[in-house]
Amino acid sequence: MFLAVVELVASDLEEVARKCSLSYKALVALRRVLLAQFSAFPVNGADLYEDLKNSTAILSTGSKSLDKLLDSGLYTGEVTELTGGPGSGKTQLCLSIAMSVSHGLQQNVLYIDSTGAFTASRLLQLAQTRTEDEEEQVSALQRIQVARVFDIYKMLDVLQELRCSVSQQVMSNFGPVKALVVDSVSAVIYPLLGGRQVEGLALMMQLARDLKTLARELSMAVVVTNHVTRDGSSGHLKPALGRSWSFVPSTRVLLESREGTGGKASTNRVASLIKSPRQPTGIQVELDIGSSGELEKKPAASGEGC
Ligand SMILES: Nc1ncnc2c1ncn2[C@@H]1O[C@H](COP(=O)(O)OP(=O)(O)OP(=O)(O)O)[C@@H](O)[C@H]1O
Repeated sequence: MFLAVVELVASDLEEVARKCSLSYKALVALRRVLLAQFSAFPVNGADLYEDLKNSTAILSTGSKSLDKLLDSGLYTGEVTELTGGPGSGKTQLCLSIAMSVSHGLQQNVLYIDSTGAFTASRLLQLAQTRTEDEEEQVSALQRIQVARVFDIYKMLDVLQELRCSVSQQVMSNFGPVKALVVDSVSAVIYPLLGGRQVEGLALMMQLARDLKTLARELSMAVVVTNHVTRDGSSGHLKPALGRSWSFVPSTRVLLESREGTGGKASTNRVASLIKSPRQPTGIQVELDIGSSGELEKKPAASGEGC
């Protein structure tokens, strides 16, 4: 006689005991264990909110205007996407964020570079703009671990390793990671979306799951970069990778060079909030992705809300 958990819990135990020649007492004990293991326990909203408050940290990006756009900074437990065309400053922003978390907040960063755009010399330059103390610069650089990957399989391996090392509490000399930067996700997903679409989509969703799980379970802020495509009907720039991916980041920021901010050669950029769980979309701020690394610039240039 085979019974599902639900059937066993709902059945008449005296009858089951008779039919299966089992002790009634043992069945009652078994039902108690099953109820304890499989029942849903109601949790009230206030407790949930308290848990969320205790487990969420907001990491400054190092830029007051970008922090303002993101409602104070990068939220742990969430995936934030920086999107923009070639040269829009995604990599520069990723490097500055990594340095801000490492030097400003003294937290560890895992930086996954899939485009080859990561340069240690630029990172050092960013450290030097923050402090003249060489020891501090070295410590800041040491807190940023870099993994170079050139396909999605290697990227998934690195994420898996990160998860395992945390669950086994083995981080070698490297402590817990507070921010994970992936520059870029589209670089490893695009090559898969040609011929065998189904496999490509499956891998993309696997990457999406891994990033979201890492963010939530390990309470880290995940920052990813994505390219843009032009919307067929409106002609506006929109993040690449389509609708399925659009649900992965909770926050999306579009980076653009604008006329009047000096064009691509200038280091001035406009960052627009195009998705957010907290702020109205459409807010824009100006950023300087240039030399200082502080990314500082004057606040919002244009219309808020949508
Ligand atoms: N060392 C540097 N110091 C200051 N600004 C730099 C430096 N390197 C690049 N930049 C600025 O950043 C711009 C390129 O930005 P970045 O490489 O971050 O773009 P991206 O959005 O990552 O581009 P892609 O999608 O092609 O990788 C350059 O046009 C330049 O203005």
